[in-house]
Amino acid sequence: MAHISQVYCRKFSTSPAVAGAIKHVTVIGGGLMGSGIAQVAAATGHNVVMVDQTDDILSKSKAAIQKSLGRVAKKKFADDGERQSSFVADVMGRIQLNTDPVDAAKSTDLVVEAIVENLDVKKKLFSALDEAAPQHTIFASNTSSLPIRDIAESTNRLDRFGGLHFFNPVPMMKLVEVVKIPETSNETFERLVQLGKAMGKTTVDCKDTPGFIVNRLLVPYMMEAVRMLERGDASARDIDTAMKLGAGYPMGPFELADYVGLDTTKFIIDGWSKKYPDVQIFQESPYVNKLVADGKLGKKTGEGFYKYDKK
Ligand SMILES: C[C@H](O)CC(=O)SCCNC(=O)CCNC(=O)[C@H](O)C(C)(C)COP(=O)(O)OP(=O)(O)OC[C@H]1O[C@@H](n2cnc3c(N)ncnc32)[C@H](O)[C@@H]1OP(=O)(O)O
Ligand SMILES: NC(=O)c1ccc[n+]([C@@H]2O[C@H](COP(=O)([O-])OP(=O)(O)OC[C@H]3O[C@@H](n4cnc5c(N)ncnc54)[C@H](O)[C@@H]3O)[C@@H](O)[C@H]2O)c1
Repeated sequence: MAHISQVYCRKFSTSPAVAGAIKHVTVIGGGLMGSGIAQVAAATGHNVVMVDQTDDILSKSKAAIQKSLGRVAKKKFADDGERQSSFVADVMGRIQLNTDPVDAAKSTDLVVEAIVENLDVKKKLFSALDEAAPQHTIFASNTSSLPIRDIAESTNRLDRFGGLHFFNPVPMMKLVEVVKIPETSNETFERLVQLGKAMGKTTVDCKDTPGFIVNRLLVPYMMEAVRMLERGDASARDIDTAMKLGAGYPMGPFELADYVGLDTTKFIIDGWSKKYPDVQIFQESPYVNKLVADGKLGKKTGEGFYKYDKK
């Protein structure tokens, strides 16, 4: 095993002379993931601009960040309300909001895109940003399942393009997958790895393969659970209980699918089933399709496989 990882690391070996660290981060998309990425980047000392389509969405994203920071602060400064408040205020002070992605990209070291899982929408966004962003700016996508190379081809900066795949909830999950396409320069890759580490995460090197490492294993597992339910083999509740108590997972597959968002889960599986029609574990599910058609997208809409209190 040691030998394999040495070979793999050598292949991705990075130049010792890496340009300055990323200090300013622009996050496009203020949903589940974008707000988490913005929060953690700001909490680790980066100046952040968070972009979404409307002021209304951004104010909801800001409230979500504030709430999550409150939970972090409670743990960090257990009995010290004053320090909790000043921590939250300090981090919030490093996050600016903008509804214009092109304007935001004009002055930044890194753009991390976390918008809807749709190739054409992502390409359209990056193509517009490419015109406006400075030469040195690195572009990264947080896509769950789309090939980074397909997104990057909308720009003229393939050497400064990579994947930065965070996990939900970003403040709690310790991993970032850093994805290299053939054209990504060693310097870009190293700067992305350094940013992941500066954000307090463990990074793993990934090739631009479907689902990278985690989702290639996790998404088929969730879809197999849905198929088990569709066959009537067991209830969602029992499958979740079984995987938590029998396999030690923090959430069962249905809780997790609701947590990720059934729209995002469907986008992932639709893309893969179209691209790989012969791979059985990538096939879509009538049950998930129906929930999404009914607007039951999981925890974020108050209902998916389960019902949630709307807070
Ligand atoms: C599809 C994509 O491309 C890829 C993905 O992202 S796949 C999804 C990956 N994510 C997972 O697998 C998540 C699995 N679930 C978990 O790890 C855990 O259930 C969880 C960390 C989300 C929540 O933990 P859990 O014990 O169930 O709930 P809860 O008691 O509410 O929270 C535990 C701690 O996390 C903290 N926490 C949870 N969510 C938080 C958030 N959004 N912000 C800040 N803190 C948070 C809480 O404060 C709490 O801390 P404490 O116990 O010290 O007080
Ligand atoms: N949900 C997860 O668990 C998870 C985990 C890792 C990666 N991802 C990936 O991250 C990305 C975002 O997922 P999410 O769960 O945060 O979705 P989400 O639906 O919670 O948020 C997406 C946000 O992007 C905004 N948006 C859409 N188009 C935009 C545009 N052109 N310009 C600016 N903002 C725009 C939407 O208004 C929305 O607020 C997707 O590519 C998804 O596959 C999701």
